[in-house]
Amino acid sequence: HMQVHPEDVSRVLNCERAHDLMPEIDLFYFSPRKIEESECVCYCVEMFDDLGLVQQWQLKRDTLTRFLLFVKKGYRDAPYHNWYHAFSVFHFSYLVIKNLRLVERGFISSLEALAFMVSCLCHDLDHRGTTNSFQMQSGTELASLYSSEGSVMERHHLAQALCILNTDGCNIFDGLTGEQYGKCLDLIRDLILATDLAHHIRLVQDQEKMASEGFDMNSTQHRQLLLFLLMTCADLSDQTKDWKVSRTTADLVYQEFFSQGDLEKAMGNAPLEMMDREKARIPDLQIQFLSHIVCPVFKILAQLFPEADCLLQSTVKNRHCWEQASAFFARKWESGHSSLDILR
Ligand SMILES: Cc1nc2ccc(C(=O)NCC(C)C)cc2n2c(-c3cc(OC(C)(C)C)ccc3Cl)nnc12
Ligand SMILES: [Mg+2]
Ligand SMILES: [Zn+2]
Repeated sequence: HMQVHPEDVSRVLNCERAHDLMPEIDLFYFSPRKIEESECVCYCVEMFDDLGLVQQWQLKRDTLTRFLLFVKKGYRDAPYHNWYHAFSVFHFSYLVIKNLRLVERGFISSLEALAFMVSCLCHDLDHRGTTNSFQMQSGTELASLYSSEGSVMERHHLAQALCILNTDGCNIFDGLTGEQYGKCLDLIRDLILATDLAHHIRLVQDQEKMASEGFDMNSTQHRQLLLFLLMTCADLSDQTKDWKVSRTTADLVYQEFFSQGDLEKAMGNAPLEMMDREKARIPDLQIQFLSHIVCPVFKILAQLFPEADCLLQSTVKNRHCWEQASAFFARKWESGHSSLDILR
């Protein structure tokens, strides 16, 4: 099974650089993909500490470091669904908690903030770069384990997270009371299962209704819908950065989709058009994805938190860039060029 060596732990415990460089990483437009892979875990510890969660929940630094190293090792080398995706989703949870002052203003509790950040880190653990429907259609072992409940991959990510928490010296929650521990694990379960696209699509209308009615601090339903919205925003946060990040991320996502499409063709199944490298028109697909999924989600966030309007504006700007790329691409396509190289 996965191994984490003591010298890995001590190297993280002694890294001062992350602490000194903290000031610039709390800006919404900062892309965590710029951080050196060897320094990511140090930054994770610093982010928990910067939000007062190490103090509040008596998180032991060596336990937290060992947990983080196991989580990092728990991600595969998929083009998109790898450690850097998890780290960037986690960094966004830090950004919204800090910049929207979610705990001080009473939108979420400190325990919910802790569960939200840990869920972001663990939400895609051991992802294979293929979708839930691929698991079902090709009858993978994960499908045989979880297909009766649905959200096959998300149930696996949750199982992997719980497995790491139960590994010797990795239970970061051993300073919580029994009741807090139970509440925290229930939150992590709900939040990781909420990252299933199908789950999000079922909830988004209620989230839009909540934003237009106005957030009710005393409504359990509003508080839960907000946490699910924050998870989806975090999962999509690459689209709130500059065009280079947004386009590079799309490239990585389509590398996964096209590999899955190749597999499906080899198995005699016809892939979705967006997974077929012969048919997919990436700019048009991205305009649809941003229009139907990404911009609506950040519009809701901006309605609830006007300070988050800059995030919505970035997603709208990136969609505009795809519209320009699409027009340029179509002209090139007419004249016979079919590869994406023209966008580089
Ligand atoms: C750049 C980018 N393009 C994408 C293009 C298409 C799709 C896709 O699944 N289309 C299926 C139709 C039915 C909508 C996802 C894309 N995508 C995601 C993503 C988001 C996910 O789910 C949440 C976070 C809940 C929305 C789950 C998985 C993934 Cl890969 N992340 N970045 C991207
Ligand atoms: Mg996922
Ligand atoms: Zn994800």
